[in-house]
Amino acid sequence: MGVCWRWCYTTCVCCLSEDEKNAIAIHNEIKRILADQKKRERREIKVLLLGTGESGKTTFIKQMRIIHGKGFSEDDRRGYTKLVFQNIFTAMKALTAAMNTLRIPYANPQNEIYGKQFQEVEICQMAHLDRMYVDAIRRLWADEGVKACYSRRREYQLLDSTEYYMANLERIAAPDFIPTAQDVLRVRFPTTGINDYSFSVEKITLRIVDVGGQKSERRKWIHCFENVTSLIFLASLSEYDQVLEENNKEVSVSFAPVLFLVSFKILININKFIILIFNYILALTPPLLCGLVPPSGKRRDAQDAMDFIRNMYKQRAVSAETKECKNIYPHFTCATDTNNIRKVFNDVKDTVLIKSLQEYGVL
Ligand SMILES: Nc1nc2c(ncn2[C@@H]2O[C@H](COP(=O)(O)OP(=O)(O)OP(=O)(O)O)[C@@H](O)[C@H]2O)c(=O)[nH]1
Ligand SMILES: [Mg+2]
Repeated sequence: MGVCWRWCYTTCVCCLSEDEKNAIAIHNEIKRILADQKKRERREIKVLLLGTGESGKTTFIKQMRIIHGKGFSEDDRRGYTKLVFQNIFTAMKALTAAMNTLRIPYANPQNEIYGKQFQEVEICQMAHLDRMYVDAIRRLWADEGVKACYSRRREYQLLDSTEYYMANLERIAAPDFIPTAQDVLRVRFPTTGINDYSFSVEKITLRIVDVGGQKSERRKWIHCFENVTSLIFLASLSEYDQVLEENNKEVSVSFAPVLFLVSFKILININKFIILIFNYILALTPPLLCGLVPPSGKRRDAQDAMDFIRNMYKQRAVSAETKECKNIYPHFTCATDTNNIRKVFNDVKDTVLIKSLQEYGVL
């Protein structure tokens, strides 16, 4: 009887009222949407991006948007204009403040007045780059004292893109300035909260979740692990001897990757595929090599340093019970270089992402 009623209810619509017919139509439509969603979810990989502040997580997402997504339209790029200006003011403020704290005299004493000008600037109120400031920046950047201060930038906090902005100052100061894709990649704006970006690669939807890496933001990481198939952990190679600022307090770290190792150790206990990205590969310069590579009698080069760093992290990834190495896949990148990220991401996709889909029974 029940079966007969059910058959009649879903197929023999002629004897139903208008309301009942509508209810059935809605019911069927919801069923179809849910089935579609389920199909899509089965082909979706959720990748969580982790790493300390300024390690390059948001830059990586921007690259995914350029390489696999809709990119940045002229309107999108125009939206970054104010941030580019504010980054330049932030850099000049930090640089001129460091002139005072490090007690470096200006080669041209007149430039001290320009330095003071930047000290008084309220960054968040700067929406334009007036000619007056452009002249001041040009004079300051040419000052030998400021150059000496810039070369000591590891002793204070300075935006990584400072030199890039200075090299492009005339273009940026032009009245018809519209940021290029590279300008967008160079912008520094710390992430707060949890953001995600989805895109399709070979019929698979990748949802990459970007979180803030500053200390106050790191406590939010725990809320993001649900349904995560892979982790991308970014570590910055440029911070090996950087003085870090956390919660407005300076923390002197003689070798910052140690800091990453601590959080890394917590992460590897979570049984996921971990893609380990060592960013700022161009920071692999002689001082880093001297600090990192133990004396071995042979010439230290970037390859030595990469092997050393890779092993250091891998050693921490060995399971205490099985002595086996967890699923760690290391890569070296320059996140602002689109071609480099395209290549690295292809490797990541071909190995880890496909593997995790197989493991989860999706492929
Ligand atoms: N030169 C250089 N700059 C980089 C590289 N990767 C990132 N940057 C720059 O470093 C700055 C910080 O990068 P973000 O991507 O915002 O860092 P994040 O990890 O998202 O930082 P939080 O949001 O605070 O956690 C930006 O100005 C980037 O342009 C790199 O490999 N080389
Ligand atoms: Mg970010």
